[in-house]
Amino acid sequence: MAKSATTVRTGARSVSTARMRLLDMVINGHWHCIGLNVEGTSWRSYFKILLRHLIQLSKPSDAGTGYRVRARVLLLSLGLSSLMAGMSGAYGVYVLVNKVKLLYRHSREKRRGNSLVRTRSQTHLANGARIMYIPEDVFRDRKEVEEEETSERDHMEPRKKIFIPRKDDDVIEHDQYLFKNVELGRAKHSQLFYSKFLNQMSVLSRILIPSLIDKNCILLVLQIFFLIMRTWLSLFVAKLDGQIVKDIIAGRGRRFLLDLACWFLIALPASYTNSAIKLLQRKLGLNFRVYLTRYIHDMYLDKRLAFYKLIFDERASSSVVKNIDNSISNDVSKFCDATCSVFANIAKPVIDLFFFSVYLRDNLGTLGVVGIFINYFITGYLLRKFTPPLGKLASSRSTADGNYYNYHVNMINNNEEIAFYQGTEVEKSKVKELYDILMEKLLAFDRSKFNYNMIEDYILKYTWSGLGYVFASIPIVITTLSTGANIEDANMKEFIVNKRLMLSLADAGSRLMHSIKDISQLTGYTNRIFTLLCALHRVHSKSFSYGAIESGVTLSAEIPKGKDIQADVKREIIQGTVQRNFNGVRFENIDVIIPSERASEGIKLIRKLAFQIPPHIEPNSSNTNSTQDLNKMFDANLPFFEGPGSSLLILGPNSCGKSSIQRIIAEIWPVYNKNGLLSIPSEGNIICVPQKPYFTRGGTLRDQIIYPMSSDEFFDRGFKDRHLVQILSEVRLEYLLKRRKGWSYLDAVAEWKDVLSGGEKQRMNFARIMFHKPRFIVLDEATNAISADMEDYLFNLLKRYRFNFISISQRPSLIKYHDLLLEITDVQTGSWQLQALGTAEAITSIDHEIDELSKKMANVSRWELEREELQEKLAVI
Ligand SMILES: Nc1ncnc2c1ncn2[C@@H]1O[C@H](COP(=O)(O)OP(=O)(O)OP(=O)(O)O)[C@@H](O)[C@H]1O
Repeated sequence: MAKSATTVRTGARSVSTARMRLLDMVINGHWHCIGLNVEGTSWRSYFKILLRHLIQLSKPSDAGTGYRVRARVLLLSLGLSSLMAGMSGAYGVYVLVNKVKLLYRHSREKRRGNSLVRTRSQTHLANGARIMYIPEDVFRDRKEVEEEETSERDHMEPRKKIFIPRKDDDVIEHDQYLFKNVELGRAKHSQLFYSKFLNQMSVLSRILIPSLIDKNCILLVLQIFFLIMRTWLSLFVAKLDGQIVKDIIAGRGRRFLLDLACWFLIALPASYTNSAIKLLQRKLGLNFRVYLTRYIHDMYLDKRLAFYKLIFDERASSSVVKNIDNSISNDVSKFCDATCSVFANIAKPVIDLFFFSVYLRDNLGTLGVVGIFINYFITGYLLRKFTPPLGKLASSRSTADGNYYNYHVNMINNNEEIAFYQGTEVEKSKVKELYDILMEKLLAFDRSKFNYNMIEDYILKYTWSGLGYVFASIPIVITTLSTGANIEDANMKEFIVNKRLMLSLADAGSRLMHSIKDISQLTGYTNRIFTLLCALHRVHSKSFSYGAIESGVTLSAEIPKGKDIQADVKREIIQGTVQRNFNGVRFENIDVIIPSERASEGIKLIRKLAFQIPPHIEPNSSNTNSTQDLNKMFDANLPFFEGPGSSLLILGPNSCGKSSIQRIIAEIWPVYNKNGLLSIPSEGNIICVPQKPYFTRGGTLRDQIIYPMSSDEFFDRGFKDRHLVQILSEVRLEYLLKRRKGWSYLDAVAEWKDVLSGGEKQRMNFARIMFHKPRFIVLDEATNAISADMEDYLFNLLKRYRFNFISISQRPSLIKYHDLLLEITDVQTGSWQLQALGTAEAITSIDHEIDELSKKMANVSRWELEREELQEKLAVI
């Protein structure tokens, strides 16, 4: 018992002794490191006293250099550490609040019993902006997501909210002229120093950094701040380095330990700064990409249909426009990354050069610094001379990459057709050829860099460090020679500091030289993005001329000084008139012309076309509001629309221009001739069904039926799946739902283009019509894959619901479903004939056709005889 009590006492004594020692060490450490006596100071006042003392010490006049450096290092580390701690704390609180909010919402929904909630992908705001919701768990693979897709899981899944600002049409209209000016090189004559790259970059920078208070501008300023900080820290590190070596040489153990502690402390903000620079560069690159891609999407995907019209642009054959998918995805990302890295690669060394040379000037003298810069200029000149045309090479590599990728996409899209034709060999040789070209370009790129890399390495790595030693030793040699004394430890410190700074300076210089190569590469990407944006601006413009070239003046041509090109080029090319919101479809004197560079002088398919449906339009009934009346919608006994409904059949041989009439109605082809007048209904009142059925990729069956409506809108507007089921049974496609899980088949995702048969695809088009119920429909060969009885049923369906429809076909058998017939009679002259069916003329025309067929039938017995003779001859052989 007594023994154990003694042990406890001894233990307590040894703990208190250890505490005393530790306290002593802390107090001594403060005294030796920064000359502060903290004996008897309470914890509460400790930080105040320490801070005041450090600030006092870091002022230039109040302390010795050793104390000053340490005080500054400590202050900086303290500042940055508290900044980091504050930021991490704030982030922690933010995450916690979000988690609590999510849990609260979830439990509230559970209490209400809403276990199945349909999640929306986006919300449209009244001002045109959108909010998108993206699952944050995007990194899980698809299968995993599908497995976990229970309603509860869906509900709990964190979603990121992304705000997409409203498209600003004014900015796009304004930018159009900026792009045009730079493309035509108009600044050439007004600028003293003209650089195509800088001009292109200055226009593009308006998209990347739209204003001074934009977040990208703030990120850029932050990046510059951290870059300066990094350089400043490097200076500290260089000085500490020298100090430590001096301590070692002089054998001062305690000072050495103190300086080493400072070294570890400074490492904290230094590593934070380096990571922050990298993060900011990456973030800035991604933000640039977001801005640029949104800008492109705003023009590429809007009501002016630039994505279609691009095929008519004067630069349609350029690799940038031809592989626009590759340009929008790959080139944009490469351009943004290259821009950010070039900026960092230039800004970093420039800041380093500035700071280090100011410091070195004190140590090496002006002559030394001038020597270093002369060395830089000579190196820069040499490297520039040996730089291969990397911009051009990068651009051609990108083209080859796009071609190879696109060919694969094309093969995937047409795999069934290729399989039927057994076209594997041809496809393989084509893919191989494109792959070889790509490899050749990649090799050419690397080969061209070989010589350059060799010269660069020799100069930057070896010559520069050699010269560094020479310059770093100059002050020591001069001092030793002038004083005759050699103070080893002081010289060593000076040499180490100078050497470190010289090496950092050399590193900065070499990075600056490396960036010559990066700039050259960036020019290639900038040129590609600029070409893409110019093409988009041209096509998106209201006055897009469909690639027309006016009397020998091309856009790329050199413009003579002082000449007003606007006056030269600007003569109205598309002179026809379009009247919208018309209660019908009407062509008046329209020449159907294939858009080309010859504009109205191009190939005329049909001349002075004129027709109208319905044949009689009330003069004051132009304002049509046909959109859906939900009460009538699914009552099979009620027609959708008032009035009888009218129909027109456009008949004619292949390639006479029937589909082109539809293109003019859809306004994707222009009306060139001045007296041509096109009158069409408002947007929601007409649907054009193309010859080739279209199905969205990766969509549900519901998405296919309601196209071009989105499923978000479908549910927002209160439509129900039972409406779709009713529509499917109207077009005799209800059996699809019986294949799997009944109605939930509407949620099934598949490649519908491959899953549905030809006839099913065409019936799906009719389902779309029944869903959208437009007042007017244009059908291009919409029933040529459907059996005769089903065709009869579908046309009668259209008639029962009193749609007005225009059908384009080559089969006279459709005449019976139409009231009017427009026949393209002569392909050569583009002449046509319009007649009301059921009239004497129409009957005569049908009689003519019957006569023709009867004449052919008369020959049948003769052809049969000939066939028998041939078979007999074959049997003998
Ligand atoms: N984008 C285009 N560029 C050049 N020529 C085109 C373009 N689109 C169509 N054409 C040409 O216009 C002509 C008429 O084409 P259109 O598609 O109108 O014919 P169609 O009468 O509908 O023929 P079919 O009955 O075979 O469908 C064709 O000779 C076609 O090659």
